[in-house]
Amino acid sequence: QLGRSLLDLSSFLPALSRPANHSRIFHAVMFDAGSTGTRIHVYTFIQGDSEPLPVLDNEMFHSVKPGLSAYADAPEVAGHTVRMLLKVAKKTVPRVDWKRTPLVLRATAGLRLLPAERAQALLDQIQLVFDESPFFVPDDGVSIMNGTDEGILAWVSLNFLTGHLKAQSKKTVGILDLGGGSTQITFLPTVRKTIEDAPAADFVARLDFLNTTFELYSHSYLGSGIMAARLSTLGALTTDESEWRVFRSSCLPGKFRDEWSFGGLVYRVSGEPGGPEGYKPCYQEVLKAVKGIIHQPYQLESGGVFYAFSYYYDRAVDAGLIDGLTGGTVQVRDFRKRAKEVCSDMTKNPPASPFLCMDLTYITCLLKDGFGFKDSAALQLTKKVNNVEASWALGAALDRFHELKIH
Ligand SMILES: O=c1ccn([C@@H]2O[C@H](COP(=O)(O)OP(=O)(O)O)[C@@H](O)[C@H]2O)c(=O)[nH]1
Repeated sequence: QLGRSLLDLSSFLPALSRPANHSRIFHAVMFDAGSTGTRIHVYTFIQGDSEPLPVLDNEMFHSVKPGLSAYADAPEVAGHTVRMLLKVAKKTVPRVDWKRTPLVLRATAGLRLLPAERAQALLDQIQLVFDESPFFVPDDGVSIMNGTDEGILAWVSLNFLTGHLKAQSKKTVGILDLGGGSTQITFLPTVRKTIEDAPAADFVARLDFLNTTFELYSHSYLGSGIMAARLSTLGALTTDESEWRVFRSSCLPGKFRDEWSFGGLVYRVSGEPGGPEGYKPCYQEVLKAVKGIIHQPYQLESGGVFYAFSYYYDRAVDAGLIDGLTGGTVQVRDFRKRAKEVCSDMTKNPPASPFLCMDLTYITCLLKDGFGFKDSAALQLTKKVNNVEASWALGAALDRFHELKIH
């Protein structure tokens, strides 16, 4: 399987992009249409003759907010967003290579949460923009990715970037991805019971890659991303009263009152004036978004560490737990301690974002009561590895050339 796809690839690449040593340079353009933003990744790979995996030479990355679902009523604006981002690809990929450089867009939770016909209208618009571009658009170029693939491909990305996919490497790392609409956990269990105890559907996936089959514990929770969790905490997830109601929470500063939008809808939100405020009542509120929803793996062990990125990273930066450029290791108890501090005197000491108490409390609750991490569990908070974004997008680009089989 692997041998064949490499063969296909070499006949597909032009003589022009073959330097004297016969290593081949190729590119892949991957769009991540997330619930809170759209991002373009332009990867440049170098494929050696004797190595099964290419070397990632460079990534160009650009992102815009909000996500495409904010334009559900105006799909042409979504198309325009993608057209603007495509300029990055044109600048990065040499003109002679445009025709053979694949252009792919995968949408995640934002579009999964929209009614099917509204999501399709957005995808149709993007397909038009892709079709008029000078790049190579594969048949399945524009689609909504399923949650399992999202988790597995992020696992492939992080293990590729940290050098754990090499044949001699016995260890792998687990991943924790917290998006706006969904959250993913994926790791290679070392104890058989973790696989046996997992719920029957959608928690175990097999990945065939480089002559190995990895049996992974992996799940994507739709509606448990940080923004969707704000909605559940506020009681605004399943209501049709969102137009006029004010949604209150003890996780927000008592006197705070504002409008907040997610997925194209606007919500009026406020604290509990004169009511309870702070970590304890807030924890009880966010628990509603976790209890009975998140499955605890039998053993949270991947033989290595867990890499946590996306909103885990952003909120750890906002909370001052890590440096915004370098990231670092944080224990679950650090999130809890900071959540308590931020929530304790929001009125006297307003946090930079009114939602910081809610978000940090949710992250603490998700890690502890949700996945069952111990207080002392250490997470490797990461935005980039060797200057490359920690995201499923790289795994999805590798998938195009190596036909990883996920089943
Ligand atoms: O290449 C990327 C892709 C995403 N993100 C972060 O991941 C989160 C976005 O999640 P998204 O909106 O994609 O949510 P989803 O739709 O997956 O639930 C935000 O913190 C982004 O800053 C990032 O840092 N780099």
